[in-house]
Amino acid sequence: MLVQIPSDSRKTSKLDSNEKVYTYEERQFGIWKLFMAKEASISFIQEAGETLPLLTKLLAGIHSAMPDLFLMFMFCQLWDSIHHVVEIYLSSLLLRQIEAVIVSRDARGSGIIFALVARCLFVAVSSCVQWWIANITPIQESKIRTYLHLEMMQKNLEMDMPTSQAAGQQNVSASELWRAIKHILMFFVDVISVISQTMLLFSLSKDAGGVVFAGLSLVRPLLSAISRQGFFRKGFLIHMNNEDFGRMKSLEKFSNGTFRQDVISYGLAEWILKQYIKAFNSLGNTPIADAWEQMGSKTNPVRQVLEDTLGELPMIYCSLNLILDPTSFSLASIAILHQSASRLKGSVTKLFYTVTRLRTGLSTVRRINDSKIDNLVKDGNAAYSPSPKGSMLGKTGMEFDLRDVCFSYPGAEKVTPALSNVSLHIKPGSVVVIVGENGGGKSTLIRILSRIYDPNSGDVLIDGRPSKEYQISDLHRSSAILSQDNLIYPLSLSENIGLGYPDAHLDAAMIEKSAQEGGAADLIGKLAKGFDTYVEPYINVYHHNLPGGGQHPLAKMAVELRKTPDLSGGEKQRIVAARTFMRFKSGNVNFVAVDEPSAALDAEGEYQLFQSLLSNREGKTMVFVTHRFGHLTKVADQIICMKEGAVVESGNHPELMGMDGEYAKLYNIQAKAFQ
Ligand SMILES: Nc1ncnc2c1ncn2[C@@H]1O[C@H](COP(=O)(O)OP(=O)(O)OP(=O)(O)O)[C@@H](O)[C@H]1O
Repeated sequence: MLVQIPSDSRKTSKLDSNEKVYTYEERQFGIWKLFMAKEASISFIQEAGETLPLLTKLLAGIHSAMPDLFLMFMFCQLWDSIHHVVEIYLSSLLLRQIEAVIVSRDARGSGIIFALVARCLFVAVSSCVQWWIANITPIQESKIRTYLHLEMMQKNLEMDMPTSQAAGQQNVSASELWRAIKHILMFFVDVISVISQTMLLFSLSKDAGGVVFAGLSLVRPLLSAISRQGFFRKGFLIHMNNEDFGRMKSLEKFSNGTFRQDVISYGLAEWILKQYIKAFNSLGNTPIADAWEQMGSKTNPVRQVLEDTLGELPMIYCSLNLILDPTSFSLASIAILHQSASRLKGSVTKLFYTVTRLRTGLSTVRRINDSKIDNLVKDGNAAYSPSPKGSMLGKTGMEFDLRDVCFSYPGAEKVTPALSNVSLHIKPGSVVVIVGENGGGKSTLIRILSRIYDPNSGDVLIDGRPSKEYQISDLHRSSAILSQDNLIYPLSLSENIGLGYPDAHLDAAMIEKSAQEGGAADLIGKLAKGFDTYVEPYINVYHHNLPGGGQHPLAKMAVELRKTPDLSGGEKQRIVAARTFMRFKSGNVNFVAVDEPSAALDAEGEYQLFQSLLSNREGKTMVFVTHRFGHLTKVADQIICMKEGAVVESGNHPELMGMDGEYAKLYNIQAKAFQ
């Protein structure tokens, strides 16, 4: 079936004017639907040309970082490509000497010893080199992979929020890149291997009965490889479109721990199994094997028979020649040619298989974001200091002026903006509470104030100056954000708290004090390793086939090794809060954004957290986002009520209650709950 689709209709109008029409073909393989582009996306030559500079730069980088290792790595690749040829050559040498002895029935003066020694020596050397390669390869691989990880991490860590969310900005991962490099090199290894084996086959067949034999040996592998290649040159999309299989996969999820409580309390087990069997029966005989596997197995039977028959051509040629002229081939030549031809056949097939991998590798390398990351939030030149002299004395907190600010998230699906025409003034040193319905834009406003994002239009002024003019690092150093989005880092608790103020992350006394202020001291005290506890450590433990079920000491050890401290949501939130108090200790913070950090906290924990934050308010502007605003509204200098991305009301508590609008409605709903 051939379908015509217009190119992306969301492209700019300029592109719309000369809109290109793409065509694609649909095919079904079992549960997989394949859409194959009719037009080739990019030619191999063009792709290789575009990739070469990037690949050269990448390999040059690896070479300059670890020259010895790189040379060894390249030697290993070269060895891999030629050692088979030498092996075949020495085997043929020995075979000829053996045949000469058999024919003449005289071993004197023959080169059989020389050929035998040469072959044995090579086997011994080859074995040593293979042993060395097997030992050196894990070291080479891990060093090169780590180098690539470091390179990619550096790029990814530089990226700001909107840039990382924008389509096409994500860099290739180090693992993808390593796989791509291996596939590209593997292709060259295979090319060298095929060229050297072909040359050997032609040279051997010259003495033994003509190059026709060598040529015929290549017919089958070339034909079968070429006939399977076309598919991968085109762009394609594959997706699973079988509803029954999809339902089976969804039902399978109930058997892991995630839904255990619901499965037990709602008694779902029987229903899940019945539904699974129903979906399985409905799936019938539809194959579920891997899409690639199914595509590979669906070759044309006529073509298959033709290819297999062509594979016999060299032997047909040999036999006919022998019938016509019994001296045209000796037994040894037939054995030598047969051995080298079948080796070559394998190598050619492998080479064409690696072409597919090569193309995947090339397109991965082409995706490398080689240029310096061009962040969407642009850095300014002006230094920002909490107070004119950089000291906290006389510090008053950040002042904000927002004028007609509009903002939509990069790549957001919603057509309505997250913020529309927001204008407001936040006085330095004030306590501001932002309230409003879900999705009203409260968190987004916090992100704009703290310059995680820049607005699409409108102005944000900080201390009377456009925020874009300041150096971003200065602004971020002067801000502390405590939100539900803050995560526990996969590091020790001490580092989790200490990194609020990286310069002092080893200051145990400061970390302990921050833990107390954040309400985390008690829970840390109860952990066996205290501040050295890793909450979300990287654990990788395997065990296999141990006798005695779970009673084997190694099985018990595996259980111990997999143990992680189980902290509740509220306990994690306290650690994150402690990190914020640590940040205060840098003395640089004059803007604090608190975005619903209390949802996971109990009532007392929430009250204490707000009290601790407010007791640190001196010299800081504090903006709170909360749905439970009972205690805060009393101390708030300003309350901002948001709805659908706009500020609908602003003022203090009595003023807003007097308006009897959105804020009064929200407040009364909460008050009623306590009546
Ligand atoms: N990272 C994001 N990417 C795309 N859209 C987002 C993102 N974060 C929020 N939005 C959208 O922006 C709008 C405002 O969301 P925001 O989180 O600011 O609301 P909120 O008032 O804080 O909501 P809540 O009270 O539920 O936390 C919503 O429509 C939301 O779907």
